Amino acid sequence: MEVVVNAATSVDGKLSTRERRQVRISGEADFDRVDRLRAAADAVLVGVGTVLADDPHLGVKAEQRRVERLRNGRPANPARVVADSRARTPPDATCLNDDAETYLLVSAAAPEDRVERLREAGATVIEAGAERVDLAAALADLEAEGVARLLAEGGGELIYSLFEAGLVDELSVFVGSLVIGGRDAPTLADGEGFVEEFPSLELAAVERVDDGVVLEYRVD
Ligand SMILES: NC(=O)c1ccc[n+]([C@@H]2O[C@H](COP(=O)([O-])OP(=O)(O)OC[C@H]3O[C@@H](n4cnc5c(N)ncnc54)[C@H](OP(=O)(O)O)[C@@H]3O)[C@@H](O)[C@H]2O)c1
Ligand SMILES: Nc1nc(=O)c(N)c(NC[C@H](O)[C@H](O)[C@H](O)COP(=O)(O)O)[nH]1
Repeated sequence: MEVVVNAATSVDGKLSTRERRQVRISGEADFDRVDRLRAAADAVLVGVGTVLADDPHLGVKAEQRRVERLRNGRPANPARVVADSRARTPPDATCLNDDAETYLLVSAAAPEDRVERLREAGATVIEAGAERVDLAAALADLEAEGVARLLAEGGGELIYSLFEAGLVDELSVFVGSLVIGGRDAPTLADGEGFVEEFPSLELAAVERVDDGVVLEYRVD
């Protein structure tokens, strides 16, 4: 499986405010670039923190791209995937609507009644890990379901864990021309943080987009 991470940060590396309120960092051209990334993916992954904060749809916005996917025998929208150890996703979350398939990655600690409610809401549940979702095992199950290209759109806790597990192949970051600040604001990669061995990246491209810049990396 090819795992591509994409996110937008402020110049000071923040994904959103300290209140975790969604900030429109990307401009029109960058959101269009994200839409292309989604159209090229089999599935789009976020953490439950992003679902609770943003209630995202995670579908392909451009109709032409959905038509193109259908013409190629693929579903109009990539599947949505939520990493949600304890099944905290609200049953009426937008990412559970009928526009695309939705996988819920849970751990063995998820309360059965919540899992059942989300199954009834249409989610396909994958259990991996005891307390927290074991991403490597869950992604292997997703690959067995036919997901060959996965786009991960955050947030910071999830992105850190994907790097920590050595699962990331590509990273693209839109750096917008604003400062969000805040020691408690989420950043591109939160979690425990690396102390000695840092994931090494190869800078593949730099492009000015909207009023910011897109940095593209291959992960060694
Ligand atoms: N600017 C951007 O591009 C962008 C993109 C995405 C999000 N955001 C912003 O980022 C914020 C959300 O980020 P976040 O870091 O709080 O949340 P997140 O990364 O979306 O979700 C984190 C949660 O995912 C669950 N999870 C399950 N398995 C995990 C694993 N193996 N590793 C890590 N997490 C796992 C954990 O909850 P459980 O333990 O309960 O499962 C964890 O608390 C929001 O404010 C949103 O607006 C911005
Ligand atoms: N590329 C990007 N630029 C931003 O300025 C921003 N705030 C996000 N945030 C990512 C987060 O995952 C959002 O929740 C989804 O971008 C919402 O996705 P929908 O439009 O509902 O499909 N992503």
